[in-house]
Amino acid sequence: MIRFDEVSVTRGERRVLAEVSCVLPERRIAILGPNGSGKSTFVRLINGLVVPSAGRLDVDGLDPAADPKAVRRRVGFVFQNPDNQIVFPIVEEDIAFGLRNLGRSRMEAAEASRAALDGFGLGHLAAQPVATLSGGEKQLVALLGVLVMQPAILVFDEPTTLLDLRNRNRIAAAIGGLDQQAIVVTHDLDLVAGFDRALVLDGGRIVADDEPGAAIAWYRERMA
Ligand SMILES: Nc1ncnc2c1ncn2[C@@H]1O[C@H](COP(=O)(O)OP(=O)(O)OP(=O)(O)O)[C@@H](O)[C@H]1O
Repeated sequence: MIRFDEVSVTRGERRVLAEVSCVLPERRIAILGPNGSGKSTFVRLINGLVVPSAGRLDVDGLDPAADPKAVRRRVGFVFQNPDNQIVFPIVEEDIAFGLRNLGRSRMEAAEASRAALDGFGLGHLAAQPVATLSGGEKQLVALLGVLVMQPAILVFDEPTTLLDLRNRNRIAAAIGGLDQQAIVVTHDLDLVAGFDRALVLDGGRIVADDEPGAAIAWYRERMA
């Protein structure tokens, strides 16, 4: 379970997040809000990429600020920009990399990597150099690299921004079918319609917290 306890993040004079408190037990949670409202900062706190200036977080009993390594084994983070995530030059090697790090044999990691690609109908990309992928293909490869590791919690920062409709629908189905908890930052309001809960951030504060239908209606009206 994820708990924020009066968490603030300050950058220079600016309060990027202001005394945010919440408990997040639901399986599918959307983080919505206008550009610059603090959504990425909020989710980066969950795996220790951002450290609170004040307040405290608890992620399954761990403090991400104190123990980021342990937290990152539990929390898989899919970045907005896949270039931040892909490290190996060939697609299947990149997807296998995380599993090798977890101690899987080369063969196991290669098999799981192939299976993940095949599962998304992307087997034909296995041997392709990452540098030659389209933006959307890269986003999918980055996503698969995290999914194969089966972390306990998954955080997605705008997972569908580069994707065409077919791949966006694949990602939506993949998120919907996950056994794990998923926290999803997005501007794609349709993506989160079936979620359990949606938080709306504005100016570094949670300004709405409801089931997605109500939160989205509130957000649409507020942003009109
Ligand atoms: N290191 C920093 N120094 C100064 N300002 C920062 C820093 N990091 C973030 N900010 C500011 O904090 C605010 C929140 O940023 P954040 O990336 O969390 O927003 P966001 O809601 O994810 O936005 P978007 O929808 O545009 O991705 C932004 O106005 C950003 O400029």
